[in-house]
Amino acid sequence: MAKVAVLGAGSWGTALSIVLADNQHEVRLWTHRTEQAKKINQTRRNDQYLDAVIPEAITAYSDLKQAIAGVTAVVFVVPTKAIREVARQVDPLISPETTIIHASKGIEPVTLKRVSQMIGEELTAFKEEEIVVLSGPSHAEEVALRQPTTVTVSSVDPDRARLTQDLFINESFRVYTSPDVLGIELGGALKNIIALGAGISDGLGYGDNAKAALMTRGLAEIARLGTSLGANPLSFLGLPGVGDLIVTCTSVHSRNWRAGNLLGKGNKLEDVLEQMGMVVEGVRTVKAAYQFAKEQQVEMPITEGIYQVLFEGKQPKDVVGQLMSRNKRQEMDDLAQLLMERYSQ
Ligand SMILES: NC(=O)C1=CN([C@@H]2O[C@H](COP(=O)(O)OP(=O)(O)OC[C@H]3O[C@@H](n4cnc5c(N)ncnc54)[C@H](OP(=O)(O)O)[C@@H]3O)[C@@H](O)[C@H]2O)C=CC1
Ligand SMILES: O=C(CO)COP(=O)(O)O
Repeated sequence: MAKVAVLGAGSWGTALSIVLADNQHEVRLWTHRTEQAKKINQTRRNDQYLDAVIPEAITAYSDLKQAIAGVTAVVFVVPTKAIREVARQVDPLISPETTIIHASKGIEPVTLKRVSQMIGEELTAFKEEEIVVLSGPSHAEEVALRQPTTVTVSSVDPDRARLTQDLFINESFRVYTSPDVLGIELGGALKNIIALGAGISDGLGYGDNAKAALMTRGLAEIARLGTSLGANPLSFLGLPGVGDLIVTCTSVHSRNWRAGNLLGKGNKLEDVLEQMGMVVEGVRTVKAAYQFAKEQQVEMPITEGIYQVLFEGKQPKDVVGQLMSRNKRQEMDDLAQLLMERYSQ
């Protein structure tokens, strides 16, 4: 039994707190809103974010110092855009022995930093390599119902990865480990862009063929960028790669898919985001990926098309035309080729 602080009382922070409570840990769920902490403790519900009963082993806090005092592990689960702000508040309060985990999925525009890098920059006692990542196909709604779910925890330090695996693993929440932090974080962040595209495609009324094409060619783009940055191509065939791509592109729970769907039906981005009421990480990450693709000179036509729809006023149908009329080419020049090159020597 351990004491664990979960920072961010949205849908994913609440669901991960439930997993930890099911594993008999003492969970401190931190929110920046005092009213929300009171409501969770009094009603055992967090209805704004998740339809679930909150176990007694979870106590909500709005005082960060109290929430993280004496804990074994701190789990960051706020949206990517709030990571630095929360990490700065944590910095003077955290003991260097604490295991730092994050479960957020995104890349910061302009700096192009991954979440572990942002946390590593803000926490003076920790290097980015010491931050553990938790990622994989895991919608909060299903985790809260204890439906079978699999995720991967990643750290270059096998002890930290195993400690995190032990904290979370149970009979409905299976946790694997991986040493490829880069691949695990990039897979989780970049699939949100393709999920926006899958939603747009469905919103336009296109069928399963179009969605399968987006997912497959989207995975090729993700792997192309990821390997250019040094990730292991095999990671993109695992849970935080193709696994998360499948769940996010095909589930009605996905906020990225739902936002894309509304865009495909002709709604404006500002109206869609207002309507969602929860974070749609792909909108911010597409800016970062678009910039990354240019800097790395990596071809990412789907990402580019989604960027154009979101930020340059291009019509989704025109982007589809643009994608379908690209130069003729061989298919096997992406993930399969990268794998062949890596493993044929
Ligand atoms: N939902 C899911 O199924 C999954 C989500 N994720 C990832 O987890 C991360 C969090 O997502 P999720 O929980 O779904 O998001 P939600 O939109 O459900 O909740 C976000 C939470 O973060 C809080 N928050 C926002 N800004 C700050 C801040 N500056 N300081 C403190 N708290 C803040 C919000 O508070 P407030 O209520 O005041 O806005 C809210 O409690 C994302 O990166 C997402 O991609 C990963 C896997 C699954
Ligand atoms: O990452 C997720 C599931 O693994 C959640 O995706 P959404 O943010 O699109 O809901």
